[in-house]
Amino acid sequence: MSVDAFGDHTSIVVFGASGDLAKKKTFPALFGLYREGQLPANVNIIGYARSKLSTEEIRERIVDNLKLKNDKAKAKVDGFLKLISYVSGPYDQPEGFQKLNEAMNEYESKNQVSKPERLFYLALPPSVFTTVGSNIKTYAYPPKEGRLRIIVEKPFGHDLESSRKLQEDLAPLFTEEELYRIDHYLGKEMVKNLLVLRFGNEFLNAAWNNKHISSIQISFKEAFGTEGRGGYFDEIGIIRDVMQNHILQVLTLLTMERPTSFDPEAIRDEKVKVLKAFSELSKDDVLLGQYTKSEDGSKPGYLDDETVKNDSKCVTYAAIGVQIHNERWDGVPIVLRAGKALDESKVEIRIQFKPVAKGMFKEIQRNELVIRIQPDEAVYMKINSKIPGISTETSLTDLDLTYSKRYSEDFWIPEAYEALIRDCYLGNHSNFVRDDELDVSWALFTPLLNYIESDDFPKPEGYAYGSKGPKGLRQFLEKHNYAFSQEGSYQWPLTTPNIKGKI
Ligand SMILES: NC(=O)C1=CN([C@@H]2O[C@H](COP(=O)(O)OP(=O)(O)OC[C@H]3O[C@@H](n4cnc5c(N)ncnc54)[C@H](OP(=O)(O)O)[C@@H]3O)[C@@H](O)[C@H]2O)C=CC1
Ligand SMILES: O=C1O[C@H](COP(=O)(O)O)[C@@H](O)[C@H](O)[C@H]1O
Repeated sequence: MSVDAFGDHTSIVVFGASGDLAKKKTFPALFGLYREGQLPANVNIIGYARSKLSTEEIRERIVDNLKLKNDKAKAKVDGFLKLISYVSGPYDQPEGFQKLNEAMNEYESKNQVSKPERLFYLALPPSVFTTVGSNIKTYAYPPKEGRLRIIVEKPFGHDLESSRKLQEDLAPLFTEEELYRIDHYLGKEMVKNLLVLRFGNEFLNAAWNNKHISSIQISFKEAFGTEGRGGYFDEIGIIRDVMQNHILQVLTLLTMERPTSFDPEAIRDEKVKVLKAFSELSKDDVLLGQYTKSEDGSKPGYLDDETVKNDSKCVTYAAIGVQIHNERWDGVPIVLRAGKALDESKVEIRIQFKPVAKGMFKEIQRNELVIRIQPDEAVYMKINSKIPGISTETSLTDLDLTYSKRYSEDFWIPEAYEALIRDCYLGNHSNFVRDDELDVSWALFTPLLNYIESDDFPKPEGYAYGSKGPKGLRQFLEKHNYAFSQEGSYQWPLTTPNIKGKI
């Protein structure tokens, strides 16, 4: 794999250090890496924001958000905090960047660093990405013999046009090699496992096509609504929030051809190729919804959020039909679905296989491979097996790899942000979004988004907070070839002799 790790004396600068993402994800991820010995012990971490905070104050904020679950974690806190300092300054003026540069220079000369390596994390609203990028380039870029990497948070644009504009603005500042566009789903353990599951198992590899697979679903469910973030969400909607990025990334990894190696460019080349084979998303192949009060009235509807417009048509639930027109996938219906305020929080992939020939069987159900991304990572395959004992009939059961049952707690499974910051530090681009990938993904979603945001778009169907989603969901899935298992024919987790009323 063509990776090129930063060395022992790297400076990591977190822009937007006073903000929500930095507090909840970036600093805790840096701590997790430090705790596990994955950051060099003497790395230099600097928080940067406009807020006037002392180093002590930023350290206090950080420590309040660290999960100190065990003695190992508690023992590491002080050492971690000592690595952190803070620089306060504006985003659009040189002075703060000059101060920042001096702080890095001082660290580098104290440690006799001959090739300064600097990693910048932009935990900032996109409106200031370019300004900050430009000031980094002018005032805090490492000297000629050094190197820079810069992590940019989503959203990378609002549609195709704005995404291209952002690309155009950043391109003169940083090379594609230097830019790391983060999509944190690519750092999730099970998402990283997809290539191994697919290409490392011949039985799956052989059946991974339209001859054997009858439908694919990727579903993202959250059991909570916008809860005060409505002001932000109202401009975005569920499609931009999680589909154009997280869910599409998962689908791409699931459907791309075999890369020649784990080399980041080999993987990203294949992702782009399959994305180009997607057909235009049709406005007639969608199910869109907006949540209303829960049935018992205890949970608010989307429009009850004071930060959203009274007549907002913002989509909080979407199921979208996707088709891929290549030799492997032509004719396989794919459904991407995502929603807020549903009955549970879960993200999973369901691959349903075609029915086997009946002949010798009176009743036989379909195989289904389920890959649960979260919570509690699992891969299980629904298979038909003889009901144990004197019965000669079949029932649907599972081959089950649930991580919590199979792997001891001693495994450190990094959080997504931990995995991705580590990748960036190591110079591994595989799990970051490339410019052409971004462009194709926006080209795919922009026409549908334009329709949804036009005056012609009817109000999305209501669904109650805490429900499974809009009423038409079952029918929508059936229309896309998904066969629900016969009622009572499948029991989880323990199958009892009365399955299907038989013994
Ligand atoms: N929060 C989350 O869970 C997630 C966030 N993201 C993305 O990460 C980035 C940061 O998100 P988040 O931390 O929530 O954002 P915040 O709104 O908390 O902003 C981060 C910091 O940026 C500064 N800031 C805020 N608004 C502006 C502004 N209009 N102009 C200049 N500076 C501003 C503030 O620092 P100060 O005033 O001190 O300079 C603030 O503390 C965004 O791109 C977001 O989309 C992505 C996934 C999840
Ligand atoms: O990017 C986002 O993702 C989160 C879901 O991330 P997860 O790791 O908790 O599954 C989502 O809640 C948020 O709205 C969105 O902006």
